[in-house]
Amino acid sequence: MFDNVEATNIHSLVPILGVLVSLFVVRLMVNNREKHARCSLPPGPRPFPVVGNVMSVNSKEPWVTYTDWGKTYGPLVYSRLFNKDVIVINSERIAKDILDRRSSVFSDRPTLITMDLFGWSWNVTFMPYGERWRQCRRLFHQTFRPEAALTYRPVQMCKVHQLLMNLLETPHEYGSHLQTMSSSIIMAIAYGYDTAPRHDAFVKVVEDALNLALGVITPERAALLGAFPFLIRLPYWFPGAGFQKKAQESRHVSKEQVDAPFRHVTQNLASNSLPPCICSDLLGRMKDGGNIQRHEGLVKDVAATAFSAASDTTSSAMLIFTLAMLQNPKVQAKAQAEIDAIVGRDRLPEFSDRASLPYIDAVPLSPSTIILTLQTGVAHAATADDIYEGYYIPKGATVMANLWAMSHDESIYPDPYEFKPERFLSNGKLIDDVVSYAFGFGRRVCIGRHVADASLWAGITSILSVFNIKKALDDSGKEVEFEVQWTSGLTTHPLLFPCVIEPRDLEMTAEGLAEMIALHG
Ligand code: HEM
Repeated sequence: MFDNVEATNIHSLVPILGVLVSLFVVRLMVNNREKHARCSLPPGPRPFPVVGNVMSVNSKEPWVTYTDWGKTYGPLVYSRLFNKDVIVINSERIAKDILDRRSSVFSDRPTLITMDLFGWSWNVTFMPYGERWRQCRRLFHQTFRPEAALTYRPVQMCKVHQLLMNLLETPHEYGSHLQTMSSSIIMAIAYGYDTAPRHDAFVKVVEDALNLALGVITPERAALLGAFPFLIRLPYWFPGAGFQKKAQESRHVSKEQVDAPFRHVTQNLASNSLPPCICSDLLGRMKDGGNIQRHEGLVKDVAATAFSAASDTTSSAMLIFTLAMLQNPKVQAKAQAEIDAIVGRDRLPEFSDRASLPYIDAVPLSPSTIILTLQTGVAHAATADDIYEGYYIPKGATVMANLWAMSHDESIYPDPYEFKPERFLSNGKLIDDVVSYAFGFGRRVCIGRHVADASLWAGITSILSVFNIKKALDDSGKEVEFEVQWTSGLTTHPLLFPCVIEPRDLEMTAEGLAEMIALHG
């Protein structure tokens, strides 16, 4: 009976509640409209009908266009790519204000039609800000937080030592060796899988997947298909629809990228032969009574995301480092002198040397590009309308932090194009500015930054302790000059360039290096 009374009362309240809610919503809308009528969008280039500003964006190096816009319109720029509002942030201060301090509004990712099309929806990096992302991020945190990252150091050093051996034996294959180093570190950490020293089959699957997708999963590249989605229904033979074939191939390889290493995990778990790794750790944390399939699905996505996020960024940064050393022999010599003074020439560097090697720590920060392999970061998106310093940022807008502009800001880094590690040192110590923005902002900040930082440190210090990186010479003994070509897409790195990587001790043999490595135990 009481149930009936309550039900009756509640029903009689429905119309009143309905009116109140409607009034509230209308008031909110009026408020918003009034607020926005007083605020304008940030300044920016005048958009053309339909296409917006897409024609003025340098599709290979969008960050250059965004930096130029910053010089004309200021650090916060509004633009439109077809039907998509795009806000570009060219200043670190504003990026921190918006993406760090207002992270409850700016933690989403833009929906990129190429993500589904190329079979990448499993990737946590590009997931919408929702429940599945939160669950994955929690799993990431358990395995990539600073204390957990310390436990991977032996694996990292071991793979770096393999890199030294590879460089000694076939230095001209340096690009492939740097890729192997970065892939094998994350393969071991994520899947407990020990890659072959060269040309590993699993690594190839994942690299193929990355090569097919990285160029197209950016807001600029996805804009056209997003505005005219019927294009994705065109058959691949239709003029201009050649991307369909690439997309089909990518969907296939991307599935294999997620499934193949995980098969290795389940098979080896079953035979108790899997070394400790993220997958074994996270699968072991499965709570009694939980949904096993669901939990496995999350772990699989997390591990595959870790690989895709770690492999290309780390190897790109190592390639940029190699180029920077070739172009800046004085910096190279100074860094080597620091290593010689602290580590000496009879052993290889260890993580415990790090605190005594501040110049080395400043090297990856110096050209402000070594760790900036993602020049425009990974785009965020706004989940609500917002106003920043009087400017209106519409709900759904893509928000891009132009890391390249931040790192070349002359008011912070005078002569930004000069390679000067010293600018990050004061009285022989590293200053506070460690270019943390290279790893992004807010709730979406790079979860692997502690692991990335350690891999780069170990790779850079070890290479410098054993090798000289020099310009190649032609037959007449003259240095080979070359123009650096860069890849474009989500991550960037130089295409392979002529260079000589030779041991500092010209007498060094593989046996000698193996002995030094063995000293590490
Ligand atoms: C040189 C190396 C690296 C650089 C420069 C880098 C940089 C970045 C940047 C700029 C972002 C976007 C942050 C944002 O949205 O504001 C990001 C996201 C991410 N990074 Fe890294 N990263 C590196 C290495 C790694 C490694 C080794 C891992 C290993 C797990 C990793 C995992 C991730 C993940 C999972 C995300 C997505 C986070 C999310 O959306 O919640 N990264 N990284």
